[in-house]
Amino acid sequence: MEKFDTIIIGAGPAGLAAVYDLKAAGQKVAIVENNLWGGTCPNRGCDPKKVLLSGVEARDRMIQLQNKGFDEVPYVNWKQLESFKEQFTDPVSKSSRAGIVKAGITAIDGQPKFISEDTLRVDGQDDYQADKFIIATGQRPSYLDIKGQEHLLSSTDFLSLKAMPKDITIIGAGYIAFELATIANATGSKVHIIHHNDHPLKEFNEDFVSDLVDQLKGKGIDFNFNIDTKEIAVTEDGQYTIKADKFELTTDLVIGATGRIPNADFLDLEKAGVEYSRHGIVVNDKLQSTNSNIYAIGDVVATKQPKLTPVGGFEANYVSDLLTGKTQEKIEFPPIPTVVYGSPKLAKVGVQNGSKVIDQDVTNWFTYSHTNESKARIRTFLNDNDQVVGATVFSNDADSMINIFTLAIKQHMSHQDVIKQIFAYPTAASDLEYLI
Ligand SMILES: Cc1cc2nc3c(=O)[nH]c(=O)nc-3n(C[C@H](O)[C@H](O)[C@H](O)COP(=O)(O)OP(=O)(O)OC[C@H]3O[C@@H](n4cnc5c(N)ncnc54)[C@H](O)[C@@H]3O)c2cc1C
Ligand SMILES: NC(=O)c1ccc[n+]([C@@H]2O[C@H](COP(=O)([O-])OP(=O)(O)OC[C@H]3O[C@@H](n4cnc5c(N)ncnc54)[C@H](O)[C@@H]3O)[C@@H](O)[C@H]2O)c1
Repeated sequence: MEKFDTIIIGAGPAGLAAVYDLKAAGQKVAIVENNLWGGTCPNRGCDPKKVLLSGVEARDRMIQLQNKGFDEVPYVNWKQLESFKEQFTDPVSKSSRAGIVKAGITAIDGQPKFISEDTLRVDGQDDYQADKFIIATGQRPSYLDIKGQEHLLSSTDFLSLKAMPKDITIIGAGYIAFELATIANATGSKVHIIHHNDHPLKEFNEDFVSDLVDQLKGKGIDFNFNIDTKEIAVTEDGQYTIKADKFELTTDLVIGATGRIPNADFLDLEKAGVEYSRHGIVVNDKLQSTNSNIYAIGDVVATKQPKLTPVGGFEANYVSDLLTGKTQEKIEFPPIPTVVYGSPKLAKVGVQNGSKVIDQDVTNWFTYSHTNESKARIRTFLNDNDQVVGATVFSNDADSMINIFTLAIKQHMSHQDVIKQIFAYPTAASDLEYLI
């Protein structure tokens, strides 16, 4: 039986970051993948979504400049945009695996299961032993437990639709629902969002979410709040009727976006003494599971940090440092920015309270008015020393702006620190001195 220093399970952004780090540190490592190499983010998550969003953004810029340089504004041609997306997604798995092999890392395809605390059996036949394991198996879509559940498609299905239906419904109102709704709407589809309560995007400030909802309603997206879906039935002409108390909606396609569940099952973790809950693998502040030789990183971990690609990468670097003796400290996360990639975008970082709150409608500032954005808003939170500790940004370029705030928070910057910097003008960053 082949023996390794460390075996990583799951070749997504987190697992790949860890395996490359450990190999570079001189370890004998292997990585096991049971599906597409590269994982969720480049195959069926962040990257394809962002490629599709590029078409939406181009259209929305034209809408903003309609009769100010543009007459007609076309809908996004889904077929063309989708095939542009495939240029990015199609090569990912093969090239990701090839990179692993080229680096001298053992790449194992198949379904691994622990048969003891230090041995994995892949596809019921090949056994691999290691001193340490890192579980990085991510999450998969969860499906509502309702009658007609089998008619629900997932975000993965949406991102690969060959044709966009005329009428599409998304159940849920988290990141995925807002992002997919924005994309479908730009193709000319009628989009409905159905949500079981009236708190969409619940981690964001309510009034900013309300601004985003208003913008999307203005584009024609239909929001249905406080609707607890009970059933999805197929109609005679092949459509779907979504049923709830005193509510029915018939649509061409239904996407479920009601959260994701950790891939902690299927690994026979109990045979390795690793505990997990419905939130994921239970870890301590060194990302060590209930078996001290088995670590977990990325989306599969049951921690309060947002489940995002850069968070998985950060955890991978940390565990690699731990396993190669570069640190013994517990993990400390820097401020983590999160973005809802709509059009406009909604982003936040840091704490959402402070002794001083600066809340500004920046719609008429040159940065936003020169492209005729319909609404832009920035709220910053300062501590007792006037240092920025948090921000929420709502604008077309909120994703770039939130990274600037992330650095400013990390550097404990106050207004006095900002005015000592020179930023290119006119850019969103050059407004910073009026925001902190
Ligand atoms: C539609 C969508 C959009 C997103 N957009 C963003 C975004 O814009 N920005 C952002 O930061 N994050 C985004 N995310 C989240 C991001 O994709 C994840 O946080 C990230 O991929 C997590 O990395 P990971 O390596 O932990 O897990 P994954 O990327 O899920 O990789 C886990 C890997 O493990 C494999 N695996 C699972 N079970 C097993 C098993 N039993 N044995 C072997 N292998 C297994 C899987 O096949 C997969 O390849 C998005 C997610 C989705 C679904
Ligand atoms: N831009 C990004 O960074 C990005 C984009 C997409 C996904 N992600 C990651 O993927 C995760 C999963 O995304 P998601 O949108 O599926 O999950 P989510 O947790 O963000 O949202 C799920 C939504 O479904 C709702 N919901 C739950 N049960 C419901 C029901 N019965 N009926 C209607 N609504 C119901 C929840 O209240 C919530 O609003 C995110 O939390 C994030 O970690 C990140």
